[in-house]
Amino acid sequence: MQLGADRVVVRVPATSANLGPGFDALGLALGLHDEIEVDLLASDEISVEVVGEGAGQVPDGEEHLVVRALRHTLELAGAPLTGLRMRCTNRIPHGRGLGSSAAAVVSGIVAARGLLADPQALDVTAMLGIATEFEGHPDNAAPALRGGATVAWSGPHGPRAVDLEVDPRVTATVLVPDTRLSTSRARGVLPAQVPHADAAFTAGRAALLVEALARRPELLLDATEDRIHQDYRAEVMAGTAELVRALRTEGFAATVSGAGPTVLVLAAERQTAGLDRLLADLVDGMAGWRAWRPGIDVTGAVCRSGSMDQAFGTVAGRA
Ligand SMILES: Nc1ncnc2c1ncn2[C@@H]1O[C@H](COP(=O)(O)OP(=O)(O)O)[C@@H](O)[C@H]1O
Ligand SMILES: N[C@@H](CCOP(=O)(O)O)C(=O)O
Repeated sequence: MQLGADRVVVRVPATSANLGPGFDALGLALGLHDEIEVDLLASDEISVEVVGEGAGQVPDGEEHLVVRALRHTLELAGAPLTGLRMRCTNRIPHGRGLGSSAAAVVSGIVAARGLLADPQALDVTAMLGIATEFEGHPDNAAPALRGGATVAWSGPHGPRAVDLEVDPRVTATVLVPDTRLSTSRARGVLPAQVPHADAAFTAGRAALLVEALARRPELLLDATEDRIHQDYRAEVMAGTAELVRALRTEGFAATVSGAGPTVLVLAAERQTAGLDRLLADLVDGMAGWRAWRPGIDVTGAVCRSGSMDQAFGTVAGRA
C-alpha cells in the first residue's frame, strides 16, 4: 500500500480500565487527551519533541512508544516509514493507571492509518489487534479508540470490543497521586489462580456493572465490587487501597483505576456534591494527591489528515 498524506494530527483520550470487576475487559474513556502532530520526512531522521507529561523522560527517537507503534503499523500495511518529525503534547500522567501507554500506542496506530493512501483498509478491529500486541490486554485500547465505555475480549479471531451504554447521569472522578507504579509491576503481584468463589462473585458483579452503567447508577457501589485483582495489589499501593476502602465505606463506587495507583470514583450526578465534601476531607489531607473530574469522552481517537477528520467514537458514528 502507498502513503497518501505527509502530515497527521491525532488526539487520543485517557482511559480507566477494569472499573472494579472487569479485569482486562472493561474500560472507560476520560476527557483528558494526548495530542501528536506528525510530519513525514524524506530522510530517515526520527525527531520527537515532547511537551508536558513524560518530557525529558521518554525516548526522543526510534524507541519512543508512539514511533514504535506507528512504524509497526505502516510495516504491516506495506508502506514502510522513512523518517518523521513528531511533536507530542502529553496531558495523561504516566504510570498512574490512566492508560498513558495505551494512548501512546493508539496514537501511533491511528497516525499510521491517517498517513495511508487508503485509511479504510485498517478498520477499528484491526487497530485494536495491533494495540493489543503492544499492550498485552485490550481493555484500555478499546475505549481509547472508540470513546465511552467498552467491553473487550480476545477470541480465536483476535481482540474484539463492543460499546456499552453509559447513563448520562454517571460521572467519573479520578484521584491521582504524584507517585508512579508501572502496570507490569502491578500485574506482577497478581496470583496465577484465584479461588472459584471469588471468580464467580466477580463475574456476577461485572455483569451487573453493565446494567448499572447503562441505566441504574444506584447499583454502582455493588456493581464495582471485585475480588480478583484489587486486594492482591494493595501491597504495592497502600494509599490507593486505603482511599478506595474509605470511599466505599461512605457509599461511593471507588475502584483502582487500571493497574493503579489512581482511584476512579463512579457516581451518579446527584452524589457529586457529597463526594466533593468527602474528598475535601480525605484527599486534601493526603500530600501529593489531586482530584479531578475530567468528564467521559465519547469521541475516542480523532485523526486529522489533510482536510479530512476521522473519529472512531460515538459522536462521529462508529466505524
Ligand atoms: N505519551 C507517551 N509517549 C511515550 N511513551 C509513553 C507515553 N505514555 C506512556 N509511555 C510509556 O509507558 C509507560 C507507562 O505505561 P504503564 O506502566 O502501562 O502505565 P499507564 O497506566 O500510564 O499506561 C511510561 O513510563 C512510558 O515509558
Ligand atoms: N487490565 C490492566 C489495565 C492496566 O491499565 P493501566 O492504565 O494501568 O495501564 C491491569 O489491570 O493490569
